[in-house]
Amino acid sequence: MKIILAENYLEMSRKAADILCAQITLKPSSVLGLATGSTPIGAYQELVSRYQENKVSFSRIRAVNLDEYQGLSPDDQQSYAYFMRRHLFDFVNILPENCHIPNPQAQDVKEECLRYDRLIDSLGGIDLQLLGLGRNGHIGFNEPGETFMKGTHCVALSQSTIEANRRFFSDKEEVPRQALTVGMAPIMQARQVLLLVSGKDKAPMVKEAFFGPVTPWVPASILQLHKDVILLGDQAALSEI
Ligand SMILES: N[C@@H]1[C@@H](O)[C@H](O)[C@@H](COP(=O)(O)O)O[C@@H]1O
Repeated sequence: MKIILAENYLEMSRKAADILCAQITLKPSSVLGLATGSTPIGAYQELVSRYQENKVSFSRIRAVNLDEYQGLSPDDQQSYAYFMRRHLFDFVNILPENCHIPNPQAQDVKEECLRYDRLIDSLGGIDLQLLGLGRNGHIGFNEPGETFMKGTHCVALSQSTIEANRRFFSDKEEVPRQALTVGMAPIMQARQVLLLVSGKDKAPMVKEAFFGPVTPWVPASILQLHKDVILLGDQAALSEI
């Protein structure tokens, strides 16, 4: 694992954009695994600026998002589909048909999960997977549990995740209780993983996930077994390691 220390959120976001842009330059048709949450927003802003300055093009990029809340339509302002449009896709030249996200409105959820796994396979897997870190150690929406889940699945969100994500909703009751998420297989098979962490409240989990035992009770700990992981964080988030 490579650890990159950034002074603050802005520097972390710039360094993340550097890594993403280097990947796109190396392979303009890269498959990027993309994440939501507040942590990557700065990196997406940087990517938009660099696109506007003609420093990077997304014309051949394929984007595969990690997860989506169950039951929300893509036009719902709380959906991750909407988040990706608002923070990145609407402002760069990525083709809409190259932006993928699990469909939480599919009639047959099992079939949708299989479709998403087949889709990632058909794209040749993920070149660079961007990740955030949940306060309980989740990645995507792979919540703590007895086993690591391999494929895309429907997950019941834990109480701590519902609490953590309620800040994005006007009422706690509005936070969806379920989500569709990719499993660990495409993340572990990604050629490179870039995990971003910012803020003091992530510091204990960074320590547990990367320096504690590998256990499904701390889903991100599986990344200790990945051959090419970059942990990029600001000083506060990396303060306990
Ligand atoms: N499903 C997302 C995760 O992909 C994200 O990493 C996590 C952390 O979010 P934040 O970056 O806002 O702390 O939140 C959500 O639950």
